[in-house]
Amino acid sequence: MPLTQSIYESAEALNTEFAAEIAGKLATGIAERGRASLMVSGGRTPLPLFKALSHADIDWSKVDVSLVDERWVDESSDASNTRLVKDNLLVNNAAAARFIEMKSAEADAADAVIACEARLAAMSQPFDVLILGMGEDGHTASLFPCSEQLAAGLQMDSGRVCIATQPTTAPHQRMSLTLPAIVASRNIYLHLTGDKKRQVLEDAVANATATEKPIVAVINAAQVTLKWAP
Ligand SMILES: O=C(O)[C@H](O)[C@@H](O)[C@H](O)[C@H](O)COP(=O)(O)O
Repeated sequence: MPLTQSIYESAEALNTEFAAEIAGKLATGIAERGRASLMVSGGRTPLPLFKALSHADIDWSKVDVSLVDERWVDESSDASNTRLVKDNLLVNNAAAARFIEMKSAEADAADAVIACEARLAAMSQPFDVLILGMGEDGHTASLFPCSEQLAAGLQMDSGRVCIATQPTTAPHQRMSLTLPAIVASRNIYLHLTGDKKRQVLEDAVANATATEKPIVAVINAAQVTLKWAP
């Protein structure tokens, strides 16, 4: 599928306009279905977007928020995406949103997949807005090229929404949405900043397979909008 590209002169312009676009999609979901669902990624890139989005003037009480992926660590950990979202997005107006936990008490994420899928099933699906990041290895969500679980995570007929993955090039076991769950979303965004990641993406789209660069699997299977700034 062709990648729709929105290129901005600055990260500030990107985050301001992107937050407004997300708010509009969520308001549409609320108007059409009574509630809207927002799935966000962790990492550093989304932080200024979360701040801008937290001020959006929509009925956040009718928005369910959860994660595209989660490191399998306690919320008290600096590596917790749950903590990142609660501290940076679910504040200001967005504090009224309902957060659906991806993390649970099981020591092994593999033992928590079914219960995680059941929690996410309470959200409006297909997800109204899903925001992906990308690592320089081409991973997205926690679908890592290095992990043994990649093939299962990319299997379009798996019937699975979540999968536990164990990357070898990044810390922590993770819970991740699967490729079928990601590409079923109504509005899929890839949020990147910097020249290096744009080069990684262009090289991946031009030369890599889906297993070499999992972001290619998403772009091949769905309409994705790239939001990029220097
Ligand atoms: O849990 C995570 O780490 C993310 O979901 C992951 O997929 C992230 O989007 C990329 O690693 C990019 O992270 P940065 O934005 O920090 O570069």
